Amino acid sequence: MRRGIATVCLSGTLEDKLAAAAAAGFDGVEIFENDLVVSPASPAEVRRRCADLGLSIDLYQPFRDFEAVPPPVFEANLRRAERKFDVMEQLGTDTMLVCSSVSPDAVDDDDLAAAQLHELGERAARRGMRIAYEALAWGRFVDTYDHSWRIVRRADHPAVGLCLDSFHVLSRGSDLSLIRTIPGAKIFFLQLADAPRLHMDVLQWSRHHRLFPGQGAFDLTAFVGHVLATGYAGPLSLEVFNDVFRQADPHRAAVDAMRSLLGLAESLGEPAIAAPELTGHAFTELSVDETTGPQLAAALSAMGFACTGEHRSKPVQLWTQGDARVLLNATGGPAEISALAVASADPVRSARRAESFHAPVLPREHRADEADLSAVAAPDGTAVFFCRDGWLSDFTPTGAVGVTSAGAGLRGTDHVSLTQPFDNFDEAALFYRTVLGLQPDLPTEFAAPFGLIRSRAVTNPANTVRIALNVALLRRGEWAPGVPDPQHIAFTSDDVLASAKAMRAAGAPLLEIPANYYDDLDARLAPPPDLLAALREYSVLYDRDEHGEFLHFYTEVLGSRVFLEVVQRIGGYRGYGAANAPVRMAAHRRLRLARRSG
Ligand SMILES: O=C(O)c1ccc(O)c(O)c1
Ligand SMILES: [Mg+2]
Repeated sequence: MRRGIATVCLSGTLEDKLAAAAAAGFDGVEIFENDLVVSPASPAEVRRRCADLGLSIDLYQPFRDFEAVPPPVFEANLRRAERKFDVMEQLGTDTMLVCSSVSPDAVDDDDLAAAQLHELGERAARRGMRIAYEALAWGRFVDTYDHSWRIVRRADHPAVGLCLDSFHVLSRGSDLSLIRTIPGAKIFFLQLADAPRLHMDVLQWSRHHRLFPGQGAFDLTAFVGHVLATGYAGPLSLEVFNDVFRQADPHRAAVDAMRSLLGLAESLGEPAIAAPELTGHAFTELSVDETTGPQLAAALSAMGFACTGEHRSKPVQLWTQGDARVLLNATGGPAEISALAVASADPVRSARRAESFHAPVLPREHRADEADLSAVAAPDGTAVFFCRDGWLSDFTPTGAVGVTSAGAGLRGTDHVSLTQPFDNFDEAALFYRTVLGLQPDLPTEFAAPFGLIRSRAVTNPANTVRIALNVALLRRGEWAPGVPDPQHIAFTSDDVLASAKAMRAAGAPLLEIPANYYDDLDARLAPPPDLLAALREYSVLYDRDEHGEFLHFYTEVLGSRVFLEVVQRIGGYRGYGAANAPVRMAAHRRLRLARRSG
């Protein structure tokens, strides 16, 4: 399958966009008229540039408001089309996208639309070109793919066919089965975009919120499956209008785009290096310095962890409690999550898969006698390690007993939560989905004290690997960051109240939750009175969903951005306590201000 991308997906000049598309391995591009019009390069130069980069120009677009108009407008439209054919000739491209009219000049007359498209097809054919007619979901009279297909059939011209765009089809909830009745040769072009499920004006939805396949809620696999079943053999071409991608580094966005098509191809049954099973969080590494190192060590200690190992060649300590493992890496940093490690059934294959999905492979630094851990960089820079048990032998035991210690009842790692850079949120979800083979949940949003936060978790089928991704919905200004880009590790306990009690007694820096929260909790969820009293006493938060209950508590922020959480899932509770996150954020903020003025 050839892979294409519309220049509108990427930021920058036409030159930037073409270079980025080529570097990411695309075969072809759709040239957007706006990108050409603002370019100093002539169409012939653009053609040469594309040829040099190994890119074909698969489509020129958009040609608007053509069909079903009165004769004088029709004449003007034909003239306008001829001038665009001139441009296409120089570009060396043969397919022009005509999108269904939104013009006040247009009339509701399929016969007229078909007759005028027939004439346009005649003009195109004379120049060795063809017309791909696309129903915009907000077209004035033609707004569904089946309607556009009726008109193309009626136009009955070999140079007039369809452009199917997944956004327009799926946003309208059209019946997909009809696609299979269209001869593949009459589908001249296929455009792909995903999108989140939003209940809003479809034009706004399309122009601002499209996503690359696998990032949103549409079933692109089913859609493309229908199209390929027709015998369509043209490119799979991304056409994504997205406010964030339009401002992002085009090279990065193009890689994200390519990753989306690789994931789609795999879901359609193309061979790929299958994702090995992930069995859990092996460890999470915090980079610390001489101030934050002792602070973290003290907190972990009071939380029942023991320093059970020292790395043989690096200034890295292993802290354990049950299967909860934290590395403190003293090579720098104000305390932040520098790496997360997942246990893989086949770490070598995990790394090969990651590389095949264009994940940046990190250089390996290890001595001959140390475990060879493969790692890739996630979009936010966090290193993701794939490992099995071998890595533990890189640590010299300290003699302290962490694995069997009573500690404070922690058993393992429930999730790692990472705040994403504004530009990389959707990229990150797709990264974890494709590179690690995790399944993204639906995004959720909550109102935090300093703005809305969007949150999305990615998990493995057994729910033993959970990574929560968060982002502020707008760029943060000077005022907003209560805790700048907070990150946390959540550990599991079978008895959160007992853990909280033990940790408090040991002097762990736990976060105090205000009384108002418990009054509101009583009103909302009415936990049994003795439970409510215990939650209140130990500043433990509570949530419930249709599957079960969730009890959890937090530490203060340690260093500038990291804190720790302890959670207990009762029954099949699926969430992360999003309803309680604003309470935690406000409490962290209060402490920060108190410390500053104190
Ligand atoms: O938003 C638009 O106008 C527009 C233009 C061309 C397309 O192919 C499309 O899907 C949308
Ligand atoms: Mg389109």
